[in-house]
Amino acid sequence: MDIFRGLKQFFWADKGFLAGSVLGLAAATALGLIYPLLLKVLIDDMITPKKFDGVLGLALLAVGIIVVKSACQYVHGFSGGRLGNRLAYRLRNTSYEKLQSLSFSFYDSARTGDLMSRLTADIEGIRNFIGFGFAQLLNTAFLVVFGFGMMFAIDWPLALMTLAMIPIIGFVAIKFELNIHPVFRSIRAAISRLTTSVQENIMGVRTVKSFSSEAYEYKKFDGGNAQYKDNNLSLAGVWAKYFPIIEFIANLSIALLLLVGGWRVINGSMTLGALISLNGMLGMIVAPLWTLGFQINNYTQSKAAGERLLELLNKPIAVRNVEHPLVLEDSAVRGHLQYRDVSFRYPNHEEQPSALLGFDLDAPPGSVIGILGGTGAGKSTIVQLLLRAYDVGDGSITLDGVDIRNIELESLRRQTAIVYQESFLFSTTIRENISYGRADATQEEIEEAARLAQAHEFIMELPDGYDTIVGERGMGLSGGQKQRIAIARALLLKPRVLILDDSTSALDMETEHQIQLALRQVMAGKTTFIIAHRISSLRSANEILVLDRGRVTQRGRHEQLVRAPGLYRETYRTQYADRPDELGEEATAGERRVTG
Ligand SMILES: Nc1ncnc2c1ncn2[C@@H]1O[C@H](COP(=O)(O)OP(=O)(O)OP(=O)(O)O)[C@@H](O)[C@H]1O
Repeated sequence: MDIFRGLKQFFWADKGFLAGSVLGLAAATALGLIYPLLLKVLIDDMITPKKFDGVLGLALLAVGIIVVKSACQYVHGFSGGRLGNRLAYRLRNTSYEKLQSLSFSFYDSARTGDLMSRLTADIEGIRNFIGFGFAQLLNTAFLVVFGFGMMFAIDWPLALMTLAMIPIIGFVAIKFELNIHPVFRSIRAAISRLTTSVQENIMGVRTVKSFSSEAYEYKKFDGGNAQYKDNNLSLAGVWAKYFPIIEFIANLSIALLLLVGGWRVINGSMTLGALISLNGMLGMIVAPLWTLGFQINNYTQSKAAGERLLELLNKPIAVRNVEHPLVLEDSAVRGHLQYRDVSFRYPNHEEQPSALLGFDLDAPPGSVIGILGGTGAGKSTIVQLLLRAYDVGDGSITLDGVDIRNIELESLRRQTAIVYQESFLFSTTIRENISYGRADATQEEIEEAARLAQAHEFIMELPDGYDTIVGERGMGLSGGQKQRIAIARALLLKPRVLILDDSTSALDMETEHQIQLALRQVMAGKTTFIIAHRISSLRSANEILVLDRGRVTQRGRHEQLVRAPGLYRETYRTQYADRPDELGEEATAGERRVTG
């Protein structure tokens, strides 16, 4: 019940509809219980004594009851639908909002499929139970209590005898549920495996085809498909076994009623009307008992779904604003960044060595900082900390002298634009992809950004120009083209700090050079971080940092680093091996100076 108490804030505003759903169904059921009583009156007070004058009145009363009962059923359906859907609407919005506010560390370990199913299937389960299932469960209890109350009032010995069968039906119904529940669970797991396999196959179609793995993929799918079929066969088996049993017990109670009741009517200790009305009432009570297992299942499923949803909604947000954060004035930000003795270890990966250790950096406004290092050296970590994707472990990072932990997150991130190695394009027009984050941008501004990113020309060659829709993952565009759109998107923000995280590696040297020239123009007076593996991307930086396993091993300008032994010079030599003139001129001159 704690779970439903936790969810109360989402449905309590509609408590009127909750009452309507519960009371509407209860009233409809109570009215339904009157029918057998009417039959009793008809048989005992009219047919048997042959007094026909009351029959029309009785029929009209039955019509009246039908009208009121239908109205009650409408109230139940209408209220349950409203209650469930409004609750689901609120839950979906709140969960989505929560997903937007959760930090990067949450997404490091989150699984897409799991989150999707929380926002869809779990909410659906809660909607069904709170909207209808809850009223139905209460209604079953209500029916058993009131139905048997009325049966006792008509003929208590017979009522007592049939009542004895109810626990048996309930027991079998619950046993049925216990058997069918794991089968349902394995069916859901099999569906999720099947959809994952289809999803991965479509996402990775290029890899599948280039490795000629169609047959392997087919076999994998066929395995999952066969399992799904087998699970469904088991389900059919459980249904086939239990339904006749429940039907048998239910009919046995009716047969018992007919046998004993028939005997008592014949010997005159009970009226025919009483027997017929008892039979009608028993039928009405037994029907929902068959579904008791389902109703309990519905309850446990929605409880589990509520638990999963509340777990998500109550997840702590790792990076958040301090109580009175500093909101940056766009025009006042200069872009002076300083890292002081920063160390960092990824949360939930305490067993791993630090991703960054004792890192210092002073990046004055307008400077270009280049970062080079092997894979996993900690390059991306430096810029992730700047965006407050994670908060630093030790040390501090300041922007214009203010610790970034004291700056409002949104306004900090507004000053910063980042282009990742893998650019993500939304499935919409190129225009909207570029203006993402600046919905108010004019066409001129969008084109200007695209020109700077060397993207305007190729966009104009596309059939619909800026209105071209790019597919789910920017299909139809080359890696370099996607990257240039992502760079245009970042430039349109006119950030104080620009971060290119290995983002020019998909571009050819010439385009990269053109972009670098353009960047120098737009980023004049602003701070730029360039993470790259190509010396050509780094050589004009004001300071280049060489990183190895979280530590800075070298730092300086290109001319200095190329002369000192180390990773930078090795990289330089490898990349300029086919230009011995340049290599000889810079590196050996440096070596002479260093050694001599
Ligand atoms: N989200 C994460 N959770 C846990 N560990 C991480 C995470 N991101 C990076 N790491 C670890 O931190 C270390 C530094 O990673 P980082 O991404 O900063 O390296 P990098 O120099 O940018 O590498 P690459 O050039 O391959 O992108 C690596 O050991 C990496 O495994």
